[in-house]
Amino acid sequence: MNVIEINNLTKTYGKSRGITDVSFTVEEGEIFGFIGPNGAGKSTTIRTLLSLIYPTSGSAKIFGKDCVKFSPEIKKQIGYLPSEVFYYDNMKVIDLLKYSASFYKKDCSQRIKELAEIMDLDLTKKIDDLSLGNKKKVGIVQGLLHEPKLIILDEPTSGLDPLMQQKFFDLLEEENNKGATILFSSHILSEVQRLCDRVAIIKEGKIVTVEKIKTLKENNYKKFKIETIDPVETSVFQLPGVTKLEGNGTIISFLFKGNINRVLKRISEINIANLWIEEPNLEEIFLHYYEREA
Ligand SMILES: Nc1ncnc2c1ncn2[C@@H]1O[C@H](COP(=O)(O)OP(=O)(O)OP(=O)(O)O)[C@@H](O)[C@H]1O
Repeated sequence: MNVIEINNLTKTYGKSRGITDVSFTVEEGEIFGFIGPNGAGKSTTIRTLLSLIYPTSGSAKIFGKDCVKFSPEIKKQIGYLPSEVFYYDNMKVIDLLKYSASFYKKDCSQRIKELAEIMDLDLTKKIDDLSLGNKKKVGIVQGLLHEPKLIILDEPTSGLDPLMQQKFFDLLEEENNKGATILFSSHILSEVQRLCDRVAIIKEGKIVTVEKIKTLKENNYKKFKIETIDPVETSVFQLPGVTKLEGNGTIISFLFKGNINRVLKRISEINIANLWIEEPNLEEIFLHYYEREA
């Protein structure tokens, strides 16, 4: 079942572009990454899904229901962590969280305690006295206290130190194991790569690709580095599919996309000392998509 279904969603802000013709689906139980640089349209897409802003054209469904028409009903099942959190500074953390919990028809007090303990958050403090990272933690607890079926996170880790990021990721994985679907927007590729099953890449308001992270890596180019016993002319590896060919005598490196046997055949004709074949990381793939589309 699709928990999120976005169909040709377009949002313009007056004359300026927000997003254009965005379509993708997120299946139940997935951790789905949404990546793109600043200004690409991630927040616009998310805010439209939550009916905080309305689409210029196109539509989206959450849990099979139109996200504008059924917004109040849908929102009860969603945990949302916005990219920037703003609070009434005078309130105590616990009072704010109790207030947030009052929107849901269930007792969330035990879960608030558990989450605060995991995230090392002092519930008795005034919001005013909290650091930026601790304010972010309040947002995390606020987003998860009602055990939502769908968790939508917009750049969630900014302000968190590495230890807290780790705890937060563990928490998300736990929620996912319990059945929650997660939409995770970020421009930090390593965290998307670590956490997500599939990813949509957005650039200048348009979806560039939607793919499994595993497939993205497998179907991409491979990085070759070859150490030879005797110096070899780099031109030996001037084959179709080879790019970024570099060499200095006994070390040759290049990128290759295509039938790998072609390269291996050429390698077998040479006396080699060592060989490394690596898959590109997500960052390299991402740049590759951007260069290709440019
Ligand atoms: N309220 C607004 N009024 C006018 N233009 C806007 C508004 N909000 C966003 N935009 C524009 O829409 C485009 C997409 O912005 P959006 O905030 O969705 O991107 P993003 O991918 O979330 O980036 P970031 O990571 O910087 O938040 C940008 O060109 C931005 O300038």
